Amino acid sequence: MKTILNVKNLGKRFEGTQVLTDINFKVAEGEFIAIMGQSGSGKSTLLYNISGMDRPTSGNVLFGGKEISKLDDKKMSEIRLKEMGFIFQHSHLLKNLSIRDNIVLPGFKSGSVSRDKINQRADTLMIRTGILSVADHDIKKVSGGQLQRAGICRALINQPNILFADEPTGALNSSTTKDVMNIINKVNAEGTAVIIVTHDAKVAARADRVVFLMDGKIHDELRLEKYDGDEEKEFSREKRLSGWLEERGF
Ligand SMILES: Nc1ncnc2c1ncn2[C@@H]1O[C@H](COP(=O)(O)OP(=O)(O)OP(=O)(O)O)[C@@H](O)[C@H]1O
Repeated sequence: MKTILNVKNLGKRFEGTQVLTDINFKVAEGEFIAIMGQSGSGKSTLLYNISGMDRPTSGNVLFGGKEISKLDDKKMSEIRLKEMGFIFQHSHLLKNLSIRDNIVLPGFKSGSVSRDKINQRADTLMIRTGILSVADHDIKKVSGGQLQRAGICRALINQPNILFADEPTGALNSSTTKDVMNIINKVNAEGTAVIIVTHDAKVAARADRVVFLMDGKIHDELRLEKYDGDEEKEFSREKRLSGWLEERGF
């Protein structure tokens, strides 16, 4: 499998504090990785530094074989807009815009395809995530789960090869978490690589690989089979992951 992201000897220092040290890992095309670890271990910092939202103080990040950690802000924003998708704990949709307008906006900004095509994509994404009925609603008038689904549609509007997610289910109840994870697993099954930061073992158990951070270093990782939606297997992979996490004091 081709490598989409190659992180080499990455380090991050904030003023006097070394937060990440000597991080090395590769992500294959279409792979799904979960990053776990204690609070403060550096998970979000790692996500930001491998996705061009922040810059590492040492090391390299190759995206599709291209070094991105030293690009200027303009070039990096363009790559983020056109080739990467982002989801956060809160969807950060723009106020005073409808759900649909929020979703199409990065598509229009990118300018890679026609507005008609972007509108069609938005419809398809909203149908798939079950939010077409609220497409024209103001973002203040929909539920948290609907907002998060809209955030996912927005992240996918430019058909990225990779989706970065920082605690995407952190503000959702367990049934909405399951719905959102089903959507993310489907997107992944269609070939989009996913890197997710989460505290939730049930969420991480949906990944192919769980990377455990400790004190800003990769401690080790657990490989799981590709998730296939089988409920019995899901239960056993959750148990396996929980035992593994417990051994690491999580
Ligand atoms: N902008 C910043 N300036 C200074 N220190 C920072 C900054 N961002 C993060 N840190 C520090 O880096 C360390 C790792 O933070 P980070 O948010 O990456 O951890 P985390 O594992 O994602 O934690 P949590 O699970 O609580 O979200 C923490 O000690 C934090 O205080």
